[in-house]
Amino acid sequence: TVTQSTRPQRILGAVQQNATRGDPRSVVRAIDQYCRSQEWAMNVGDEKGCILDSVVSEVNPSTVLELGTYCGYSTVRIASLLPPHAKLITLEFNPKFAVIARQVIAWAGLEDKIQLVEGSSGDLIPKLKEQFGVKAFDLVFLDHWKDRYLPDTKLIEECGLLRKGGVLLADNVICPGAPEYLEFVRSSPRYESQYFKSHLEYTKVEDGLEKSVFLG
Ligand SMILES: Nc1ncnc2c1ncn2[C@@H]1O[C@H](Cn2cc(CNC(=O)c3cc([N+](=O)[O-])cc(O)c3O)nn2)[C@@H](O)[C@H]1O
Ligand SMILES: [Mg+2]
Repeated sequence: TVTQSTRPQRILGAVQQNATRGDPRSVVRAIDQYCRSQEWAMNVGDEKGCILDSVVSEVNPSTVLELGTYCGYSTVRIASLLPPHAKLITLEFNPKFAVIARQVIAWAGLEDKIQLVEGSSGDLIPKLKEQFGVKAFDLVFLDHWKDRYLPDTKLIEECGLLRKGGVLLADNVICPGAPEYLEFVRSSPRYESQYFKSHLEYTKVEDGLEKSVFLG
């Protein structure tokens, strides 16, 4: 029997073949080159990735939460920009993706900065304080199921996990879209929101990131 590889496995293969161990930016470059030339995958990608980089650099976060790890592309991209003692917690629902993401993170040499937790965001967010000693997040990157953006944002608020001045950065607010989330952060007096127009990863389709500063 010929075992069929999965797309995440092929992405990991591209990293192991083309990226330098311990060089996070070469891991990011290898995934982008593979997904642009061989097969599309739902990484935030190089174009939106530059916007992500600029927001991460501006916030200069000590603690980051990512919702939806997938293959670890944005996990590695964000962690490569963090100051020495900063930590990134990333939540991944699908164990098959988690296995791949752990190997991508290891190849980048970022295991010390990143904690990948398996499970659904709805279950895990209420446990982050007690289980991982998190006080509050400086930055949250939302890139998981689009209909979970709003409920998980409310959960993060209820659990007191977002500090005053903390930033929510949401992928795909146009494509596939997160209309309820967008309406909420743009109309709520507790957020100052800004839209960064871009394109869906590796395509010419419009998409963008929404940056929302929590005013407390
Ligand atoms: N509540 C959740 N808790 C933890 N992990 C989750 C949850 N929802 C999805 N995930 C995980 O995110 C990973 C990636 N993922 C992201 C999405 C939602 N994102 C998209 O569907 C998407 C879709 C497109 N697209 O269709 O063009 C483009 C993008 O950039 C996207 O992020 N679904 N799975 C998957 O491994 C999944 O298990
Ligand atoms: Mg996305």
